[in-house]
Amino acid sequence: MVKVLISDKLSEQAVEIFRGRGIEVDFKPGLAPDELKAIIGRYDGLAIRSATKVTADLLEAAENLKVVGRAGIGVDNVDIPAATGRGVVVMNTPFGNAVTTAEHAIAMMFALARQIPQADASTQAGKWEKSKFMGVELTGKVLGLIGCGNIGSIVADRARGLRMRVLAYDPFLSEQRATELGVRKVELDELFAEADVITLHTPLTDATRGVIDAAAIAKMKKGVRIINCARGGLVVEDDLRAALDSGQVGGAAFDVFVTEPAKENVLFGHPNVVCTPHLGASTTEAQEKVALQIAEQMSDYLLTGAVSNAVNVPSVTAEEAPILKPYMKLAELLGSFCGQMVEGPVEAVSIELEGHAAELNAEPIKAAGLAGLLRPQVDSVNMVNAPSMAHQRGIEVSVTRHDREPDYQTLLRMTARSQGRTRVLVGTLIGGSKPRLVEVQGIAVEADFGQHMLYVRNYDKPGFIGALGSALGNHQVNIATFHLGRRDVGGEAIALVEVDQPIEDALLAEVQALPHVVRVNALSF
Ligand SMILES: NC(=O)C1=CN([C@@H]2O[C@H](COP(=O)(O)OP(=O)(O)OC[C@H]3O[C@@H](n4cnc5c(N)ncnc54)[C@H](O)[C@@H]3O)[C@@H](O)[C@H]2O)C=CC1
Ligand SMILES: O=C(O)CCC(=O)C(=O)O
Repeated sequence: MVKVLISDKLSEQAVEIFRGRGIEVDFKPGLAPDELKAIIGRYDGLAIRSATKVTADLLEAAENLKVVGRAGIGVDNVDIPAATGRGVVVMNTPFGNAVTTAEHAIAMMFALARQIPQADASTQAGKWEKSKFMGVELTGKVLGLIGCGNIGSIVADRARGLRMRVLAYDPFLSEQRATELGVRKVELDELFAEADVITLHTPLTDATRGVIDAAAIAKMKKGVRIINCARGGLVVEDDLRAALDSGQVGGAAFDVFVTEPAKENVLFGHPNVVCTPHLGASTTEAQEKVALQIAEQMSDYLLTGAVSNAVNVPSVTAEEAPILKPYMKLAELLGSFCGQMVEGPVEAVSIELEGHAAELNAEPIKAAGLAGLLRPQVDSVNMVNAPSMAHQRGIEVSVTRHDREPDYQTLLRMTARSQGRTRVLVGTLIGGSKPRLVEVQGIAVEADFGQHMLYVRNYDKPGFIGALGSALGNHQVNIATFHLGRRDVGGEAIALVEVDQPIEDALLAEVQALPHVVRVNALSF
């Protein structure tokens, strides 16, 4: 039975979804890293929020793991290259908590503008310090967004509702989208120079790390307010503290910190700082949405192969999954055949799609074909890690769709080049689902993919088939199916023989020594 572990505080509804889909689920939030490592090997899926760190070390122990599901947006607590390398799909829920997080940023802006937390503490302490908490009005002020994706766009919309003017710095924001959102797309320096309030909504990447540091702060208006509800590390905390102390920055509201959980931080204790413990996504509505969504996505993947919102593999919708599955199987079998035929490293692979296949999402078919191709050489390759493994090995990969009418309703052709030689295999699906080989090296031959097969290249001469049958008989190997094809009478020919047991080297040597045999391979699928 498929098993999933939930290792962070997800809404309990996720448990119900998994159980309802027939998946066994353990709900164990708050495990220490060692405890998690000790049990992770039992699970096919791991559902997390931000507390669990999915490190390369944890993944090493995750022998059965197929998918990590992040109930949320940021996947920076998952070592994506390590997961991809081990063939583990990583998926998130890119929209479920966006509104809630945008609302938190707006709440933080009001908290800063009107010093609500400080005024609350003072009032409840019986001080009634009415003149101490003079605020600023937000209407007419300039809000500078760094990052204008899902969350940034919602913040822009709400801020415009408050009659603020909104500037956005986002290299990937188009002018057209900026116009639709009613924001002005600007360069970073212009944003720094004009904004009264700056709010960050980017992922933490090499390009965004430390985007607000002492040099950036020096370019800002005196008294600027800075909000970070995205990721710790976007702002250099020491530089911000110095600027708060000098008055260059008038206030800062932070939900995220370089080190989390943040039990202590250089910003703590400053009178103009408001902090929350990474609460951006913490509303009942958002947590229900992300928990339901991640449980559905993980279940779909584990049970049907449908992939949505994966950050390291192409998506396959629930509608596509049943249609693509037999094609992925065919591509994998063709790849595996090619991979067993080549004698050295593969330099290039081309996958051609004809007929019905040409209308499909080619990425999963390509990934499955590469997995089959590399499997004879690499343990633990699957369609998640195959494209990156092919890339690492310098294999050129191309996919071509043809709109010509094939002889079959649907065809996949795989051509692999290795050491100057090319291997070409063509397959189809019989009845829309059963993989069948229809051509090898340009020679028509129809054969199913048996578990154990002998592939023989020979010349079409009398007596060859009898000699081959005798060799198999001598080794007590029973023939299940026998398929022949030839280019022309007396010319190049192939035999594909499905047998009932693995083929031993002695039999291969005997077949190789038969007259008219060019080469022989033992294949297993
Ligand atoms: N505090 C919390 O609880 C939560 C925090 N987050 C954080 O918010 C971040 C943003 O989330 P979404 O808006 O959904 O992501 P998104 O991917 O929709 O938007 C991110 C935007 O940042 C832009 N960007 C990328 N590199 C940039 C750069 N160098 N400079 C400026 N802009 C750049 C992108 O073009 C994109 O438009 C997430 O990465 C996550 O870390 C998300 C949810 C909850
Ligand atoms: O799950 C959480 O509380 C954090 C959410 C978050 O940071 C994200 O979705 O990126």
